[in-house]
Amino acid sequence: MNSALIQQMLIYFDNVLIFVFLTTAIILIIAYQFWKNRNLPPGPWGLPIVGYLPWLDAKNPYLTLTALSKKYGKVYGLSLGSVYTVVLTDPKIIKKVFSRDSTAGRAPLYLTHGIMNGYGLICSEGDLWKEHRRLTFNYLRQFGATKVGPNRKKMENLILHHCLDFTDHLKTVGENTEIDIFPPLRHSLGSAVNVIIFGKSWDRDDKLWKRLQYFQEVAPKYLGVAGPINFLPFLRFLPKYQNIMDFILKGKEETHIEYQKIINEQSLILDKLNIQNGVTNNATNILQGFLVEKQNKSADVAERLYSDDQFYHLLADLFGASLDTTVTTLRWYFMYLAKYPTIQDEIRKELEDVLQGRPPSMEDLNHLPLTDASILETMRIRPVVPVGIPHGSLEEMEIEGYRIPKGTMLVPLQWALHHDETVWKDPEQFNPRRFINDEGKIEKPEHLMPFQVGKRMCVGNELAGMFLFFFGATLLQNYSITLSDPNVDMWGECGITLTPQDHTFLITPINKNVK
Ligand code: HEM
Repeated sequence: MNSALIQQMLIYFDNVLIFVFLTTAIILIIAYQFWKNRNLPPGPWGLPIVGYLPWLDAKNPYLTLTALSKKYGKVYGLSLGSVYTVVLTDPKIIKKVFSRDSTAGRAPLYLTHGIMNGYGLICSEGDLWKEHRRLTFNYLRQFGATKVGPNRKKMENLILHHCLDFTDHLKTVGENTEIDIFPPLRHSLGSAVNVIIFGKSWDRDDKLWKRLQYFQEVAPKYLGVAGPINFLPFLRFLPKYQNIMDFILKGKEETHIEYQKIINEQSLILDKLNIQNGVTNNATNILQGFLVEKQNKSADVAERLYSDDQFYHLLADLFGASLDTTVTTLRWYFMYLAKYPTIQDEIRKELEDVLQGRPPSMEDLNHLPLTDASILETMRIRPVVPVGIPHGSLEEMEIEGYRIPKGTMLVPLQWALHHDETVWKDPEQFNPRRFINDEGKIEKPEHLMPFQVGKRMCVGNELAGMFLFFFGATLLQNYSITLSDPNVDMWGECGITLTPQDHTFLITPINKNVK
């Protein structure tokens, strides 16, 4: 054989080898994809790397996800960037799934695992989460945020004190003029939150308090804009996102420095109380509760579960989770009452008939079905977290016969539940009476899930109920409210939370003295 022929044969052989190699690789990749996707829930296809993200309405993702649920059913899956996501829109399935230990994780997002590093309460998992959930739950109960219990009256009085601060302030600035009630509402409700968490509150014009409120208002919006980083973490290196990340990380650092100063103050106060009373559990706020619990732990547990980082993140989570959600819900509440003046008058009449001018108490709520129902209706029609707060699967599992891989983001889609036409007639109509049955009692369909359900259900739901009722009732007892612009947008802006667009009210005093 001449050498040219041999060379030709070798080239041919090489090409065959390359062809066989490539074909095998492609077959293996396809087989792997089939194996990886075996028995997953139905759902739309996406592009490599970005998945379904390009088709998600960036401003109203909950609308796209709700539309998809109509096509693919109550359990469907899709890829959002690198995160495989399963969306749930049936209350029974959500209850069943969220009652498992294996779904008590958080979704593998850059926000929870990257920015927050799994610290705090909202983003933590495992032992750290269990310990701080227990701590928070117990201290909230101990301080009176509970249906029954010896300290409930104390908590009611604390909140009422700040409600009166709110209406008193409106007297000085708002009567018969147009007013944005967001800042005074946030100050008064926030002051009650501060006392419960930090053991102190600040004057309206205090620089630090203004700064904390600023971060609280802006951070969720920034985190909303930075949303794609959650699914495509490499985006954080692009200049557009770098600025946002800088803002978030610097804000976090600045807040933690301030928290440390408050911790030092409260630590001295706690020491004094302990010496005075000769006992070691005198905690009067959550921050002190952390210090007491830490003292009572062995050195290795304290090091593992009670680090400074955990302390700062826990305080930030509690502050953010309580203030943002409740103030936003109340803002929607007042907007809807102003949009539906007849309902507003009927609620006020109910309050006048039952309370006869005295301040409300939680026991009254049983006799105030329309008031109670109007708060539920607000949380239904404009849930603060319309997409829901996602969980993460900690192991491979099965949901309704489908295989759910470990590390899946599980979304309880609140918007779909709260706007399901088969359950709620005219879901975009504000109609509190849908929650009142023929006997005049409150009846909540299982589709209503503003606090979600199961192992990670909102730990502050009792406290939230108190804030909403007291601030709502006190305002209505004192003022009638009208929107300055009756055509104001009622869809809001969706960052981490769904917040109303800027708006102002004309508030008119009710000519009755609250005793
Ligand atoms: C209208 C007011 C509120 C709404 C609608 C709301 C809603 C929610 C929702 C949907 C979750 C996610 C639950 C889950 O992951 O399954 C949550 C978690 C949480 N909420 Fe609330 N919340 C409100 C008020 C509060 C208040 C007043 C506090 C104060 C302590 C609070 C503290 C928390 C915390 C710490 C978590 C994380 C729980 C965990 O991961 O174990 N929330 N909330």
